[in-house]
Amino acid sequence: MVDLLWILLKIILYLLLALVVYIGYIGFYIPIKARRKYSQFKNVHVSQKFIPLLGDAGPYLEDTNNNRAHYDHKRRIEHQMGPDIDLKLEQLGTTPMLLVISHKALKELLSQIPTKIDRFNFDKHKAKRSGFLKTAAGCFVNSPSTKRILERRKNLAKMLSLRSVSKHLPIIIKCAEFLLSKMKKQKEVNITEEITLCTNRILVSILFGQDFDKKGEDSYEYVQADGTITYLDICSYFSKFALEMAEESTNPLTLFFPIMNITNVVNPWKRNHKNGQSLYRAVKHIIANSQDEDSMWSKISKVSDFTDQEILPDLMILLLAGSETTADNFTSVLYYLKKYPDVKAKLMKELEENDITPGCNALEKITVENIQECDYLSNVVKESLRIDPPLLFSLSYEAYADTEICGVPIEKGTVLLQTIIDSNTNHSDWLEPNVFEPERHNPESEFYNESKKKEKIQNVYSRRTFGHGPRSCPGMILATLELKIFTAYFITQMEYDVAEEDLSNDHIGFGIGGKFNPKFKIY
Ligand code: HEM
Repeated sequence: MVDLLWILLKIILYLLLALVVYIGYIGFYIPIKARRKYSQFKNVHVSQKFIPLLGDAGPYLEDTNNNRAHYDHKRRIEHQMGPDIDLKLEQLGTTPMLLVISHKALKELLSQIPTKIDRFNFDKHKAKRSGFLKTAAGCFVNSPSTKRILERRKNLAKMLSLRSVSKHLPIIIKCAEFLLSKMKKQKEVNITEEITLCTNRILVSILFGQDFDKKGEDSYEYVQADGTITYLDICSYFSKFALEMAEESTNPLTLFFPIMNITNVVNPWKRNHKNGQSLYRAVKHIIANSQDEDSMWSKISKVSDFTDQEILPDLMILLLAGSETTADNFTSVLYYLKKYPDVKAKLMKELEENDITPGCNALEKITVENIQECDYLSNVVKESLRIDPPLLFSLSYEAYADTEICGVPIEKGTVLLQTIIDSNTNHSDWLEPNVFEPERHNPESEFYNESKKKEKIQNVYSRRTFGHGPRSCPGMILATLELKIFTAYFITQMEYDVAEEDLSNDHIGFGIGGKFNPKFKIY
């Protein structure tokens, strides 16, 4: 008995020792080695705020604790890097990442896709596959650009072109009407949550069939955090699940012990895994019962030679990638229009000139043609996407061979990301980057000319909200159209108030991973 206890104690001691060695390795050795390596290069920014174990998470946590958007430090001038910086080393979790900062570095990165640099192989490195990417295992997003992966991507991108998505305009308006009638009955509206339900509804209709909930009573089993089971309709299911997966992927244990992503033996990983499987069953049930021949599922499975094991995760990832991103940004649009009444007034005037008047019959009056006529509307949407992008970085890229960017050697296996927020709000390309000013996108405006005079000249690489290159966001056209239609619809069909504490906070932001959960009053 004593022997057995002694053996057990030894095993525990060895395990503890292994844990200490592992933490020392990932929390100290790896980051310090990377920092020493890249500090030699003048054009690589290596943050001075690094803390062993926490990596570069400190400024994000400091912002969150001070009631600012989690990325607010990147917008502040004291954190801006000089014009000579091409790359930035940042570590959030176990892997040091090189952020591609300058236009030159971005161009060099893009020129090497897919020969030397390509999408990180998440399906191979399963432990690094968290959140949505884990749920949609086997989807095209998780793999580098092989011929087959590019064919699958191209096929989907075709269905997300302007011509194709314009046909879905009535779906978008009907879903917006459904949401508005629901919100008007509520005293206080959790706006991002409600819009996410709406963007989910749009995507489920487009992807799997408009008749997905014919009787309005289909519900699916969902395991909640306390272990109890609840039954949710498919849109609520997706919203809740997506939120929990986003939390799971930023959970410090996921970041430091990526093995959690594959074992799924303890909660919340175990529960999320189970709910993920139920989600697939729910979607298969919808597909089996849909008569909608125009759904993306129907079209792809009829005309292409892709297998169901390819199509289903590919559509699943569209749903997961396209709901919260669009909803977060529409929260920004509504927020900024309330904060700047003169912008809203100018927008209302433009909409009225295009026959979209308060209380009008939206299905009749909001058309793709007259939406395209509204330049100021387009600039309002562009500006909210610039100043408050839903994602701070692109998805991960990997160097598949030794290479270099802007003279900096990049070893095979290095993880690279296109930075978004650093570029969208930098002081070299943008005049007053933290001011919400739609006119900065209008080449005929005074603000644009003023920017030009001060040599703040934006170009396509200054705007990175949807990424760049062959693996940039294929949902950009749909998302932008949704945002324009939502804006035109909601501001002409409702009045709303935003809590004063949120309105007066000049450091707010609604991107994914943020803490703000604004409450609106709708009437
Ligand atoms: C405002 C809304 C949206 C924003 C800001 C956004 C932004 C992004 C960004 C930054 C990326 C990473 C690009 C890269 O790694 O280079 C991305 C990828 C992606 N997005 Fe979006 N997105 C939005 C909406 C959507 C929608 C509506 C869909 C689908 C219907 C979608 C589907 C995808 C997919 C599938 C990828 C991965 C592409 C690939 O790996 O080839 N997104 N998005």
